[in-house]
Amino acid sequence: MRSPLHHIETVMGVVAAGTMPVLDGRAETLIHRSWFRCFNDYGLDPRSTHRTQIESPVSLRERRARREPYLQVARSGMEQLYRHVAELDYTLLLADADGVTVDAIGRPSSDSPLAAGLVLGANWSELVAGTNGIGTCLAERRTLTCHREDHYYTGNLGLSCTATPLFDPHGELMGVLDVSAVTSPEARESQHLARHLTSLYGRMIEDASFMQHFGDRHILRLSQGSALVDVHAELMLAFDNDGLIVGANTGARRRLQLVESAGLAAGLVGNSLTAIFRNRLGDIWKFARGQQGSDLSVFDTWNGQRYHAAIVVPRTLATVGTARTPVTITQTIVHSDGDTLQTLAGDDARMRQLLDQSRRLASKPVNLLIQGETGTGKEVLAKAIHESSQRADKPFVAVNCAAIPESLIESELFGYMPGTFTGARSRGMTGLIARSSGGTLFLDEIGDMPLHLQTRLLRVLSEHEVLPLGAERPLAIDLHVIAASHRDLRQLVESGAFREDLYYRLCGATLRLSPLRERQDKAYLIERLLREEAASLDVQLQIEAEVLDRLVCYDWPGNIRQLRQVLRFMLSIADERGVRLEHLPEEIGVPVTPVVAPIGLSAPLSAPVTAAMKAEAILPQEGQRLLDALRRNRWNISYVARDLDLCRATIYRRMRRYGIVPPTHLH
Ligand SMILES: Nc1ncnc2c1ncn2[C@@H]1O[C@H](COP(=O)(O)OP(=O)(O)OP(=O)(O)O)[C@@H](O)[C@H]1O
Repeated sequence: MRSPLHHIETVMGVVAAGTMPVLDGRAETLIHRSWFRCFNDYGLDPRSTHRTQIESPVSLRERRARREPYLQVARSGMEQLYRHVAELDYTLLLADADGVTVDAIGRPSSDSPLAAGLVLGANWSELVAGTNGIGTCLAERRTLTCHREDHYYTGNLGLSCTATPLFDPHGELMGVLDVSAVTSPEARESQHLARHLTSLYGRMIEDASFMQHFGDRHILRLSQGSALVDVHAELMLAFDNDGLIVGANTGARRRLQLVESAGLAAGLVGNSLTAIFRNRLGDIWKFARGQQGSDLSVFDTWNGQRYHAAIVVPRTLATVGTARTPVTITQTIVHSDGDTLQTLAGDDARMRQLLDQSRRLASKPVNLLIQGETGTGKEVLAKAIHESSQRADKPFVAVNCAAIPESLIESELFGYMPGTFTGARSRGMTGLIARSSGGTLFLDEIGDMPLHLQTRLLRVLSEHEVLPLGAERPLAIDLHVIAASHRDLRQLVESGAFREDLYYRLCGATLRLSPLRERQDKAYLIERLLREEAASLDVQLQIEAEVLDRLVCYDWPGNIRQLRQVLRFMLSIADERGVRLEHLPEEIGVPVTPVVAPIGLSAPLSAPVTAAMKAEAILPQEGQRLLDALRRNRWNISYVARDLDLCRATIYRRMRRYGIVPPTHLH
């Protein structure tokens, strides 16, 4: 293999002869590849002097503000790493995805001119600085050492830089952790330890940021060595109440590949844990609730690789009880303090009447239909009714009919016998209808159920038995249905999109939830949600009276879901002086004044948020557009991404931002 030095000589020779031909041939190492890029694509002349480009303080401040939570996590990791390398005269740099350094620790003791670039705000992208640790690591997306003569510009030849890429909790490249020295031994091997430590701390920073980001989710931690799984999990998967994967750390993305099968989303996110592991979801939940001993092994579906597992429960749950306390998932969503139904409304005559009616109907053998705009709390009400009923100790099974792909809805609802399908689903499955037996089946967005399944559902409702796919004999079931839709089911019946006989079966009584703008108890709801959100974010903040007035006067097109998001947002960005008008998102009526923090390594790391971020963070029309697209595409994230011309990670990020949750199937 040719050495990079050889490559430099080749290029320099050609350049010295006064020609600039296109370098050809296959790049043999990543350093060669970088040289090709710098020479051919960017037209950089390695003989010219590289002058360090430093960002202006304003632009650097904005860069840092955009990455504030991540900077805090990275800073702790860097401080720990620095303790290992301080005596070796290394400087630690943290660069963002553009290659600009946004944090730095240590300064070379020598006053070599090389030290000029190892500072805050320096631009180390390949385009600006040629082949170097940070820029080349960003381009290659892997850990590397750019040792002395590997550097493109002669002015940087003495540097030795080891860099590792940092991916955000959605798998997008967010920056680079770099360890640089201005003096180092000739031999590249001298950087082995630096490389190992940089990579180790890079993963620790990513994982800490992952845990922080998905703190309100269950996180499955996996390791091939059981003793280490609690302290060092190589793989982490965040999952929601339906067992759907919502996040995967770098280790999991690298190690877990998916079995190709119809109905599985590409990549880990969006798939069920049961698509990845042979274990039953119920066993994983039992383990999470401490009902299944202290050890769990999971086995991947393709070659049976065994992993030791630990589960971290969501922060909100952890405050209710420990992982070993049996807490049902339902309890995480409906905040019950006695009578759950009672807490859903304050002093609003229509809502109080609706809740009284709900309480009276709760244990009666009538199916209920809940109508209301999106985000008005249809699912919350359905759960509260279930909890107030005599069926409370039996399962509450929620199915979002708009969310399950049409090809899967039949098998999900009715179940199937072993051998009906090949592959991961060969073991058979009890359908959601049968699982709800004795409890409540909540059919959300019932208006989106395909007609042929409406017919099957009607049969189940009239005969009280269900026939799984491939089964010869039906199973008897004790079925109670609460259905919901934001669309007017009567109109769907009139247009022929919904079966009239099913409509009458379902609506033993119709409960109509008021939109938030029409409710007289907004102040009560705001106060209740504020308390819940403050507890879940672990903050105690005062809120200005004028802010409350604005919240009460706003008309909330996204209803209670939007209210919750706005409150969470304001509590997240407010400082210790409390929530003030400037923390309100733009559409609630106040022009946003950018809140910026002073820059510098010792600058306070709390809450600097730019106007652009605020405007982007809360935008109900955008949220509504997204929700419409999700429904239109039956919650297939890949289709939605194509529909809206966005990447899948952005869809997931926006779903989280607007509190849009994928379908609930079963807990
Ligand atoms: N009465 C309430 N008290 C507190 N939070 C509520 C209440 N009603 C709804 N929420 C919150 O609003 C959000 C949306 O609730 P939910 O999913 O029940 O609405 P939905 O009407 O079923 O929405 P969609 O039509 O989009 O499915 C959730 O975050 C929920 O916690």
